[in-house]
Amino acid sequence: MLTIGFIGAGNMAKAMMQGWAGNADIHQVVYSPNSGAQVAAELGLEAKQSALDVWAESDMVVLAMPPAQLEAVAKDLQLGIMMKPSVIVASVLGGVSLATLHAAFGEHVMVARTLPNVNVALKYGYTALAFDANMDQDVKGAIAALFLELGRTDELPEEQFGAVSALAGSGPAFVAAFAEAMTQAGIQAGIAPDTAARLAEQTVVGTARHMGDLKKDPMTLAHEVMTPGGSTAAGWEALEQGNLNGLVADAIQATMKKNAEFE
Ligand SMILES: NC(=O)C1=CN([C@@H]2O[C@H](COP(=O)(O)OP(=O)(O)OC[C@H]3O[C@@H](n4cnc5c(N)ncnc54)[C@H](OP(=O)(O)O)[C@@H]3O)[C@@H](O)[C@H]2O)C=CC1
Ligand SMILES: O=C(O)[C@@H]1CCC=N1
Repeated sequence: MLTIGFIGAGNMAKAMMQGWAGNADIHQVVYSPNSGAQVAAELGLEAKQSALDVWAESDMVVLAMPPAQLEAVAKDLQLGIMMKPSVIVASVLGGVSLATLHAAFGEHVMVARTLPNVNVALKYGYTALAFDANMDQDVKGAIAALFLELGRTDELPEEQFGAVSALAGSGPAFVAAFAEAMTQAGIQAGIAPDTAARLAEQTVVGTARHMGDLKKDPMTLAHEVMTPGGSTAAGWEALEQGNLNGLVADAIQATMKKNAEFE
């Protein structure tokens, strides 16, 4: 039995807990100052009274609090690090590098930097992974296997984490924004709000599955939909004139800039 302990019980932590729930070989425990007990009760996990209690019981501790809480949490864990240095730290803290994690936890603690997205809740997530240069291959493999259970993973250089965070970490919010824009446009065109929302959602879900399951890149699929001289082409032209690509690039840049503030 492997015990995974969470420090923080917010949206990201809950998505990971849901993703690993049901794996009979994983026991999950959680500490969060306000919502820990409630989240544990909701998801059937064990609530702990402190971050130190989580450390004492865990094989791997997931740091899932706001990045600004890193120092405070590391201070709370000092005794645990001394008493049980074998615990692996898997940080999901956006923008926080391996070097910063080691500065907080010490050089001897085994640390992985992970960047999951909320879709791990349904095992359809994406997680970027970066490991200590000297981390044992077996430990790396074990961590990668845990995240692979939650969707796709890649080991990537840390320099790329800012861009990856914007695309894949923040990405579900941006794709949701497109669905919301379609819903609003549908309402403006006279469709009832809940029908418009359902059409937008089914179209986003179906399109994602179409590209993924049938292995089509976005432009191949787009051209299949765009009958030459037809209506989709007219809408596509409006997207180009409104510079959709430029707008998305601006959103990614703004996201990366904010992320870099934590480095
Ligand atoms: N949301 C996402 O899609 C992604 C988030 N991340 C990263 O995950 C982390 C959490 O983000 P997210 O879940 O969105 O944020 P939330 O605001 O939803 O959750 C933050 C959680 O941290 C807890 N917390 C705050 N201070 C402490 C502390 N000192 N000790 C222990 N727990 C604490 C909060 O406690 P309480 O509820 O008890 O008040 C809350 O449960 C961030 O570092 C973020 O960068 C990374 C990738 C994607
Ligand atoms: O918005 C954030 O800061 C976090 C990091 C990636 C997704 N959510």
